[in-house]
Amino acid sequence: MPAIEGKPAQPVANQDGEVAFPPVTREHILHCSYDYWFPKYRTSCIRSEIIPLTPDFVSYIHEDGIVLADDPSSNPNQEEEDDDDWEPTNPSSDFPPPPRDPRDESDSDDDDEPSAARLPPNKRFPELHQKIESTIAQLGGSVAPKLNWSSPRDATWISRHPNTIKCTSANDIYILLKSSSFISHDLDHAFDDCAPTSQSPPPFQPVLVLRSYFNILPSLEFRCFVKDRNLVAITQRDPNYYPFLRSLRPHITTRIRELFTKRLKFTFPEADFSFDVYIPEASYDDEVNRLGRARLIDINPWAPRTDPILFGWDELLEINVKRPVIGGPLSAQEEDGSEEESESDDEEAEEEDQPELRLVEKDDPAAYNFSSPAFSAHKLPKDVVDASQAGEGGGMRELAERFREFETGRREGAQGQQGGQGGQGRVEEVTEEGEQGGGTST
Ligand SMILES: Nc1ncnc2c1ncn2[C@@H]1O[C@H](COP(=O)(O)OP(=O)(O)OP(=O)(O)O)[C@@H](O)[C@H]1O
Repeated sequence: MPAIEGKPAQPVANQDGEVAFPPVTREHILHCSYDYWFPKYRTSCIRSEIIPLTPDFVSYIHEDGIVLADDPSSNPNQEEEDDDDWEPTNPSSDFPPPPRDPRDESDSDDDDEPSAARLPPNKRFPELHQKIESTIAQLGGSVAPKLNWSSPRDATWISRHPNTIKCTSANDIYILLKSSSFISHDLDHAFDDCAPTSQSPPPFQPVLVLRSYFNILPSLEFRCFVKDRNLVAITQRDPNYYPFLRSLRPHITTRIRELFTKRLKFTFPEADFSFDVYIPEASYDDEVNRLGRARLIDINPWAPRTDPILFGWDELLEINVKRPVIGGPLSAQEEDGSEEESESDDEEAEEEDQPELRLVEKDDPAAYNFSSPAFSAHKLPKDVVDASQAGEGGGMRELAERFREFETGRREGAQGQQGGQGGQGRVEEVTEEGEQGGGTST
């Protein structure tokens, strides 16, 4: 095992003697950005492409109103896909810009020109728009988008692919990104609450991450916590009760520990962090390895902004690590995450990492509460609220209808999944692409 230098930040007691968070650094937040860690760990990830975003695109995301691409390639099979669902066939008429203030009228030469803000994306940032379209095709035709840290999970109600972040066109992505408060947070508030730094950390480059989309089973998503380079806690991510998970307990821990020990333990810069995984099924008749290799979905900061789900941050901060591993990232080979661990490293990890795995239990009060759906506070984007106040009746009626469908579908979906998977322990395989990892575009 290579020498490790430095010491991880330790929690400090506040004035009342309670355990408090160590200061969160801007560097740590940047290390949790997808474009930082994906190239190091790509063979353990879902196949992804990273597209740097231009200032034009960021302004577009920030602006009120939703103007979508109007080129034929952005709206393929529109008639076939339309069915009875809402779709912004003429986006500018669904979300027209607010009426102009007559005081702004002038004789300026610009009057006949559409302002940049009203140009559709295919004309406003054509290269980026084309890049997004071609990357979707390259990743198999459907993708799960996110920015550096967050996905637009709070905006799935408005998607053409209900209750999912699935996108099959650049326009699908634009609608989700513009409707999501989580995305705005990534762009405007990612470094809030960070400790001041004396050095100058690398600047923040906003990126669009496109991951090959597959039918993920929420029951097999887990969030893991690492303290002093020890895997200390694992929690189910989805707050539903899944009876079959009980018998998979040892398999879940083994698969996560494997990923952690071989890839993350000594290569992630900070000693304290959190990561999310998805564990697909191995095969139907493999009794020994009932679950496949864990895939890394995300890396999250060791900070209050990361939801500890079935744990409390007070509990996590107070866990005493038996054998803290002191230090930071290591040699050049380890830096790229490619170095295989030796057998003795594995044995040592067995000894050290005995994380507590928390699952939702039957009648657990932490289980999903149907009366307070996730992200209810985020479901109406500001654009929509503004449009409704401006009296955009037709589009709003369709949106309201879509919202009702979403609510009904979500309840039925969650209930179906609870009943359907119980006892079977069957999981879907991740795509072949996921096995092979992916690339980063520049
Ligand atoms: N490739 C994919 N295909 C299908 N669904 C996916 C894919 N990647 C992620 N998801 C789904 O999207 C969810 C959110 O993804 P991710 O964890 O990257 O977003 P996030 O915004 O960082 O979440 P959080 O705020 O909880 O950390 C995942 O829990 C998973 O259900």
